Amino acid sequence: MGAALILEHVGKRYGAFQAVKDLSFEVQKGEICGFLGPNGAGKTSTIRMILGLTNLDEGRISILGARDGRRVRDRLGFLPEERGLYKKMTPVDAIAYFGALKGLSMAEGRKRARGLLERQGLSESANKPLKALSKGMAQKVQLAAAVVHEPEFVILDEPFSGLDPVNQQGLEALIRDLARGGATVLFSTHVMQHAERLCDRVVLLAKGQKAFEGTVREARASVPRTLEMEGPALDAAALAALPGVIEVEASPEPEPGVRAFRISLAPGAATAEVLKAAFGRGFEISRFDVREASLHDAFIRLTGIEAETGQEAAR
Ligand SMILES: Nc1ncnc2c1ncn2[C@@H]1O[C@H](COP(=O)(O)OP(=O)(O)OP(=O)(O)O)[C@@H](O)[C@H]1O
Repeated sequence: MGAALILEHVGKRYGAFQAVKDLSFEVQKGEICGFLGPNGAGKTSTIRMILGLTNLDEGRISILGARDGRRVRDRLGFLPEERGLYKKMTPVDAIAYFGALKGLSMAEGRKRARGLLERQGLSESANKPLKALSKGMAQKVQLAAAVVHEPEFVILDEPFSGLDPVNQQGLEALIRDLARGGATVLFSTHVMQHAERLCDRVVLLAKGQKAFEGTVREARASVPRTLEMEGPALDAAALAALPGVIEVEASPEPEPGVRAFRISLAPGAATAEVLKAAFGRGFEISRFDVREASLHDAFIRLTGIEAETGQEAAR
């Protein structure tokens, strides 16, 4: 397929402050890539460099074969973190207007706008002034405006912020639609659940530097899986001696006389083998539960920073 975006050793400084440092990663054509990182990690700065809205101080960028987004602007769609559309316009006209800036006729833009609004459940609001729409609705309109010209590459800066869970799901569906239609998508977020559900690959940024690049599965595999085990006479030392166990931590007793432990397994250790060894050694186990690591766990391990899980994303 080939790379739609390549960053090589990119750096950005604001005065003496290095906001992005030696950042290299690639996004392949047709993939959905999550650009993850806590607040202040440097995501927006990087996106602005990709688009050509700000200069880079070091390194090189290639987007759709060009040095920055300004040179291929008609093939790009962009949803900025700061939103805002002209409040007196209707969604249909606002979307068509953005289409016209990218070379569509207003008639074609309006036709596409109606289709996009219908898919987002906004048909009834299509001809009301934007000021009558809720924040979530307006955000969907702005996204439609960013993609009305059917761009090859869509860059979305924190597209889920400010949306309630239902609208977040609608937006996830729209992003999947874009990718199914052949577009490459890069979106930034500090909420792991969206990335976990949507992304082929993720790039994780912390303090301006890349902490991880790979598939969601690879990110999860970088965190030890845990096994929770309960039994009346379980003993931490005996559990720690099982093959594949790297750490044992006592949990609060779930009920009087029952001991509970959280057991971290070495990467690649087979849960079934650990359990077989435990039963083989005669351990009395009343309950066990395998917990696969989530992207959120991987994020914390790789950055040392607590991420949002998604529950609190609807603020
Ligand atoms: N124009 C600027 N002048 C000075 N410092 C800046 C400027 N823009 C960003 N920064 C700083 O650079 C760092 C990275 O900011 P950036 O907005 O790129 O991060 P981010 O990952 O997008 O965070 P957020 O999710 O909070 O938007 C932050 O410490 C920020 O304060």
